[in-house]
Amino acid sequence: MDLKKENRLLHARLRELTQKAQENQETLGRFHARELELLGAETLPELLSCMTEGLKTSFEIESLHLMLHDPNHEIRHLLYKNGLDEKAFPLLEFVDDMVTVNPRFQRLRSPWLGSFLSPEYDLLFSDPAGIESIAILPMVRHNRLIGSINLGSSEQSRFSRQLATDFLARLATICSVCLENTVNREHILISGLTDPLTELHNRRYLDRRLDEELARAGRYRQPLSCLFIDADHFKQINDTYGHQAGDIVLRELANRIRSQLRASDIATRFGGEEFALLLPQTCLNEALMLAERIRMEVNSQPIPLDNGSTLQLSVSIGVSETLPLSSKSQQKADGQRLLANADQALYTAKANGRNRIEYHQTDKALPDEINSSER
Ligand SMILES: Nc1nc2c(ncn2[C@@H]2O[C@H](COP(=O)(O)OP(=O)(O)OP(=O)(O)O)[C@@H](O)[C@H]2O)c(=O)[nH]1
Repeated sequence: MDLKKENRLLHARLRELTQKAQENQETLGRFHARELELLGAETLPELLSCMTEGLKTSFEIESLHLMLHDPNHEIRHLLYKNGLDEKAFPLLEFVDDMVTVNPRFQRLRSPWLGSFLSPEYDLLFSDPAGIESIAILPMVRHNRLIGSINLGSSEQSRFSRQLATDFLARLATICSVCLENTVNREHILISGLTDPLTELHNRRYLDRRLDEELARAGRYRQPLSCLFIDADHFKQINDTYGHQAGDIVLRELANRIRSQLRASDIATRFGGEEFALLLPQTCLNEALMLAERIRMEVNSQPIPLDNGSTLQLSVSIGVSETLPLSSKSQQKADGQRLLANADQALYTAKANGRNRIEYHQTDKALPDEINSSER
């Protein structure tokens, strides 16, 4: 081969290598940005979306299926608390037992790359059609498999046994640590905003949501209503049946309240035997109807106690409504007034004989159906 031709070939090879190096650099940059996004995710939904759609985009791949080992439905519950369910993440599947999905998971602790074999690997993807090669990235924490990121490509050569896997192992480790941290963080957050006895939200949560809901109601010019619910003669229940029986009654009361609510309603234990509800997009009349349903639900069936006896409980309810202005400076005062008015109405309900509903708004008469049924 003459020198000129050899030179041309060498130049072409050099161009090819430079281009490849440039592509690799770009890929690394893309993944570096994605890793920062994973590490910066502040909520579980944010993280899951980054681990599914985000990674699928970074890999420029046809199939990605994230499997999370969730035998006690812990992660699913955290998602529900965020107002979402698994349907919000089509690329995510919660699995009660990884080994039944594929026996390989029994020992798999580092990435596995190779050809896609059907039906052996079918369950690793929601739609395995057209997949030729796969990479299975096990997610491991404390030597326990907590999930798996399954990548599927239509190219036979995309994932082969010869490829180095350290970069994929690193990515899976980052995902695992981020998932563990986010789950722990959400648990702490929820426990700080949840009442442990009734599992309703607590007063701190109400304060936080009140600001948000007032801002939303102001922006969209929608009414926001509030219910204060208080168990009648609760001290007597404690005195007669004991504090533990009192706790059972409070839990049952919370369940009966919860059973009447819409997903968007916010139920909190305000303190002691008092509960406060925030009802977005709900006018006074609708709030009164809900109050009546709750009053009836509590009073219609006696509550069974541990010792086999039952007791009849009733509640008094105060209702208020606000049509907040969008001005931010007004919002704090609107919120305080909304709560104070419901509290005042509750006081009136107690004074008027208990097991009844009163509302704040002096120029309106109670609708006929409220407090009219048998008590
Ligand atoms: N078992 C139990 N009792 C609680 C809890 N928190 C508050 N209480 C009790 O709830 C009772 C509230 O009593 P009061 O405020 O006098 O009101 P009441 O007896 O319900 O009377 P009215 O509200 O006027 O109908 C008190 O005896 C508190 O000790 C709790 O978490 N568990």
